Amino acid sequence: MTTVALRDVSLIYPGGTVAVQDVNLSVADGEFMVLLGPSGCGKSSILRMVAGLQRPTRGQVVLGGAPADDVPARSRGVSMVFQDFALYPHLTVGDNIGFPLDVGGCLSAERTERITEVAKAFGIDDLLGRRPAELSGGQRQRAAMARAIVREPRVLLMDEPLSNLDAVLRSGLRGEIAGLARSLGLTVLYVTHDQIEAQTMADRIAVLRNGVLEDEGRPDEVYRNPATMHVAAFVGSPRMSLFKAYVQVVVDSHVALHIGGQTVELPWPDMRARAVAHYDGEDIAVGARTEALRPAPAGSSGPVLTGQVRHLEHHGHETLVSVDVGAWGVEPCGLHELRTGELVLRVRPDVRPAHGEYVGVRLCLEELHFFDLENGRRIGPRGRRR
Ligand SMILES: Nc1ncnc2c1ncn2[C@@H]1O[C@H](COP(=O)(O)OP(=O)(O)OP(=O)(O)O)[C@@H](O)[C@H]1O
Repeated sequence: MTTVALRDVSLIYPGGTVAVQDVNLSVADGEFMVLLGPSGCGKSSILRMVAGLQRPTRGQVVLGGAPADDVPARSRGVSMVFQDFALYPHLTVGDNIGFPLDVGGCLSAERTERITEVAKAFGIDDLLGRRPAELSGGQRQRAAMARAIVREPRVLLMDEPLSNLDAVLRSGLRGEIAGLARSLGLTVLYVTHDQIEAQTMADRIAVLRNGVLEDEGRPDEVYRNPATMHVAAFVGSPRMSLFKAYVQVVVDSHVALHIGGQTVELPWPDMRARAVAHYDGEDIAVGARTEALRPAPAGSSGPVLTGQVRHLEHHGHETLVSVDVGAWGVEPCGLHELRTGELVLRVRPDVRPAHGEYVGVRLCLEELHFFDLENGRRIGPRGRRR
């Protein structure tokens, strides 16, 4: 096992597409790092550079503390698992798993022992005589992973390995892969656009957008304290509600946030009020996750917004209620499917507000997020690393 680092790495493809831009990233020995971001943000390009399949245009990939520029792909000790499994259809599962050992000239007894050992770890030791066409999707992916680790790679790279599987299988395999990687002490770089995979599997997440590393940290840190509004909108389900607020400083008293036709006051002693005050007379983006919102009688005093119920989503154990508070929604570019301008309130399943009904939503001020509308960056103290 080893460490992986990217130092000021950029990749510009012939034709001029900037796929990766000045990325600095370190993966510790035995760490499970997830690269998360929307399609086309440069995740696979990073994996290809670490694997040695692509040279960075600028910067350096460092493996185990040594620059890897001149180390060919086959000598890097890096294995890769793809979303389409990439098993050889004419070989049995056993021969597929053993293939990297054959290439490495492994002795026959050792080969058999090693194949059985990894197949057992993945629970497919009874399938070694079958061909890939005779396996389910989950079994194929297990076989592909067994093949990837049979030669005990220093680094395991996984490129959306679960995206071709159905939801039930995906959620089962998430825990299995992460657990196995940890028990084997593997250093892993795992690519996905699925934030639930990232949240549930990663030791640390690196969030990319347009080739730029926007945020990096433990899953709970990135969730609670996102560096930009793009990260805020991308991480978390249901998505953070983002809406515009006009800032007005009332000296020595509070900072007023005018949201649609309503006003919420940030008391002056609040450190974040001071940071938001720099935007006096301008619009900012306010972000609220469901946990920052509570139902309240419409028109209650305090930080309460009143709005109309637009949509109900029943999840069995809870209901998500979208409430239109008359504010402009903010849509971070690249997230076109984002629903905007509505707060998402979590209520008990037996609470059933009617469509069009006016309801009150109490805001927990400490849990609101504030972002600069121009550069998307968080406003106020971050309260964590960097
Ligand atoms: N061989 C190539 N030649 C030119 N441009 C490329 C090439 N491969 C990728 N790109 C471009 O580089 C950018 C990053 O692509 P990359 O595949 O790394 O993104 P990704 O985040 O892995 O996307 P996805 O999740 O869709 O696989 C995209 O704009 C893509 O179109």
